[in-house]
Amino acid sequence: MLGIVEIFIALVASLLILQFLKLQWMRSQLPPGPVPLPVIGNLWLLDFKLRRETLTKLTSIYGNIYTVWMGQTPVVILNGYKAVKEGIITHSEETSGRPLTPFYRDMMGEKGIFLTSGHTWKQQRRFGMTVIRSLGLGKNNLERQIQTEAHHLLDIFANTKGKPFDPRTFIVHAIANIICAVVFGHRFSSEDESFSKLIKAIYFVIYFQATIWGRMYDAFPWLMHHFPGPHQEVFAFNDFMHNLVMNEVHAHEREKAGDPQDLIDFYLAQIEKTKDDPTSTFNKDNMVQTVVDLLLGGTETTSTTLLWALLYMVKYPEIQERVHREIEAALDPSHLISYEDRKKLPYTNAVIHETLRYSNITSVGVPRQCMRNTTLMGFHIKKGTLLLPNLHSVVYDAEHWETPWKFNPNHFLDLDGNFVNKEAFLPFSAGHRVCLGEQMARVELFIFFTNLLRAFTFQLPEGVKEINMEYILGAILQPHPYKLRAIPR
Ligand code: HEM
Repeated sequence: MLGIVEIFIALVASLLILQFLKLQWMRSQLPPGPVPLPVIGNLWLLDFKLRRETLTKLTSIYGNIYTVWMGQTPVVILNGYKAVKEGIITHSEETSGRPLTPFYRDMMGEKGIFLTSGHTWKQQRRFGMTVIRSLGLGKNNLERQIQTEAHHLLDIFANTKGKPFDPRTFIVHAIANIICAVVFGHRFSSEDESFSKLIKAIYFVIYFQATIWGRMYDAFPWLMHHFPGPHQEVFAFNDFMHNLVMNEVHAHEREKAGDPQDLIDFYLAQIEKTKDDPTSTFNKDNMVQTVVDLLLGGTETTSTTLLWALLYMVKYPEIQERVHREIEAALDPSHLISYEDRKKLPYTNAVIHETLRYSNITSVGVPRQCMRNTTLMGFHIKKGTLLLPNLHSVVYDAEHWETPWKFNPNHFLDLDGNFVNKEAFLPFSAGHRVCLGEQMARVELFIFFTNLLRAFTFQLPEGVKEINMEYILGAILQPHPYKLRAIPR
């Protein structure tokens, strides 16, 4: 007679075998890839993360489209410019969905722009884009706001008097204030406590999911939701952010202005305008989440790219020197730098593009979900399948970049030194779901970088010879903290 333990073991073994067979059958319907194991899929092989290095290795084995299993969930990975283009540009509509992980579902829900799909996403995104575009015009000029913040930053850097300092906090505050002006209609002083807490909240919410706790939450959501741990602190930061936005909304409602001046003004007017439309998704929940999405999307991204840019300048002084010479020759010292000036500064513009390519802060990019059955690279992909257009594999695609693993501004210059656009330049992704803040980020990066390089020579602190150029892995690839000296020119 079998004992209870033997029966239990036999039961578990049969379940595992059944699951293994089921996975083999499911695999046959998907692009090839490493064999998934019951429960853990390929997590073991992937070291529990979608690292760019691991995906490159798998590409050399399985080609430019393959499947990996994040536990029980298959994710189809597209690699290289050709496959990514077919996925997100040629089949833009079919691949425009966004999967909602348990962590984000419990924290924010399916609201706003970043985490929605279908009708809600289309309405919220279109509206957000229209508002950002219209804020660029007229007296509430977005470019003027960016110039003002850049000048504040110049003053702060000048006050360091050539002594070594960590530029991170100053840069993050300046960039955060631009998006605050867009959504709230005002900037914050650096001493403002709620501003400091907002910056901290943005940081925690962005970087948490890539931590072991974030991945544990996605694997065991019910359990984690009811247990203490750092994830509860992130939920509290998220609540703080939502409350801060809600307070701003109340203030806007009390002080109703004439013409709309910022995103909240525009959104409140839109809720009123569409209140009798049954297809409208304009309501306070989506408004608050849209504002939060813009704060999250518009702060760490641009500021981290700028931090990489300064790091490259101290690492490659000969490139910095060439940027200085170009700016000096093309711009008067008192000239107010505008985005239009990039046409006079092809080399500087190429350095900024190369920074975006080489630092590629979103690494392998952001997952998508198929909204309809489709065919990609000859494989039938079912509605609901998760996709990862691997952006790293595009901006480092050896077929499109002469020296992908070298910081080389010549990637964006022709033989006569003219600036050239590159089709495989996709750090902002592409297609219907391309980064909503791309234009804003481009203007910010150009105006900040050019102002800083006109005013200062950046150097390592005395005695420091080595710089750590490795990234810190997270939802955004950050440089290790560093100090530099800003020597006035
Ligand atoms: C260097 C700066 C930036 C980089 C490299 C960057 C990159 C990206 C990438 C790769 C995506 C994912 C697109 C996809 O799903 O394929 C994205 C989405 C997004 N970004 Fe950015 N971004 C930057 C700056 C900004 C700024 C300044 C804002 C805010 C104004 C912003 C707001 C957003 C939003 C709201 C989305 C979600 C779009 C959607 O799901 O439809 N980003 N960004």
